[in-house]
Amino acid sequence: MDAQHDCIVVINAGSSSIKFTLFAGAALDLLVKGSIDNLYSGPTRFIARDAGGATLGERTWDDAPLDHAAGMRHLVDFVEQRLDGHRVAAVGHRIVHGGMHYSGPQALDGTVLAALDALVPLAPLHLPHNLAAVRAMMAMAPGVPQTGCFDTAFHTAQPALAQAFALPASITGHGIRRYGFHGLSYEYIASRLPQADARLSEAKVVAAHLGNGASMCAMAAGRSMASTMGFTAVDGLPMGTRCGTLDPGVVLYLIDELGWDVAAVQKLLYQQSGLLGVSGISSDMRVLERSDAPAARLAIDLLVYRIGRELGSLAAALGGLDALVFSGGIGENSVALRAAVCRDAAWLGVALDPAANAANPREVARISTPDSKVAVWVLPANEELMIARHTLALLQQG
Ligand SMILES: Nc1ncnc2c1ncn2[C@@H]1O[C@H](COP(=O)(O)OP(=O)(O)O)[C@@H](O)[C@H]1O
Ligand SMILES: CC(=O)OP(=O)(O)O
Ligand SMILES: [Mg+2]
Repeated sequence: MDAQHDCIVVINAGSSSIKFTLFAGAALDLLVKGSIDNLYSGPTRFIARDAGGATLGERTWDDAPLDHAAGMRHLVDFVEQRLDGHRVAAVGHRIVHGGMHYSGPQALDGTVLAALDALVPLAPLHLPHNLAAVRAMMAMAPGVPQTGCFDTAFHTAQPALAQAFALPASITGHGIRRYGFHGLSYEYIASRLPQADARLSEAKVVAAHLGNGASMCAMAAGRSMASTMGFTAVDGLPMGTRCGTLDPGVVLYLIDELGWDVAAVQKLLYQQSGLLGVSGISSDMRVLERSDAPAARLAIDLLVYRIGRELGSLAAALGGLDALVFSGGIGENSVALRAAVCRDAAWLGVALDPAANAANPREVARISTPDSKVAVWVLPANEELMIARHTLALLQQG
């Protein structure tokens, strides 16, 4: 990697947004960071900034929202124009599911892509977009190495018990087990937290990645011990449009008694539930927080309640709790949600500092009182840096 001329492009294609970052040289200095968000829901917005925060490009589509394919086209055009003499040394991608076989950063080629195509049913909201992004970048930069970094990888370190379903071995033998997701975000949190407070390197930590997709992860000394997400990213917390944990009997009832087909059930669980389904208004936390409709309140209350229940469960998996971390679009920005979660977690020894919370820090910051038994932190997600680190390491291995 030539510090002056080489860069790594990272693409993080989420369920409602595509985030991208350009990193320069082996020091991974930030060059350009941007996103296209509100895909599908609209108004779709594109923004790109340089390392100093100056805006390099901005656009809003007011008439019709973009889908992932149109978003990628806009992004690829923008990146091509902004390379500014830099050579793309590699492209790193977030790939949501690695299935049974991919548990570490992986050089991507046609064979691997074909194997990942087969995993689409395990992450229908993400994998098609992840893989489309890989193919789009391969077309833009043929011959440039592409690396896949899996959301499931960090969780492969979990104890076997945490990964198990209470199902017969003939079923679990097919790879039907708990995987866990948002692993790149948690891996970054595990690396960043001890830099903020060295006492946390050995700590029992529950991190909440609350974005459009939302999950929580119990970590002991930086290792994943349990996660709210399971076989798929529909498990656990209620999310923007996903229902989270659901009695499987509901699915059987919908199919057997109400005559629903599988496609309709899938749409319900992944796209019509969660904040959107309960509120009947929006999947966007900002919209719900501004609304005075009782159903919007209910959707937020249900999210807070479920976070509280999962927090207790994950603290039990750890046998204690030293720190609670908020990350992701909601975790980093919603003062009210953090306050409500911390209020409900007082029994665990959580004492929020209301002023520190209201300051809504942009950087990693502690928001609990100095004598809180559990330290509460806000830590902005940076899946992109984690992907760049893995991609660089793979590149340097040759
Ligand atoms: N200022 C804010 N207050 C409350 N919620 C916010 C704020 N900014 C963003 N969010 C919420 O963050 C969520 C998107 O999170 P993000 O991590 O960007 O999504 P993705 O999972 O697509 O990467 C949305 O629900 C959005 O409403
Ligand atoms: C795994 C997952 O839910 O991802 P996202 O938050 O990008 O939807
Ligand atoms: Mg996300």
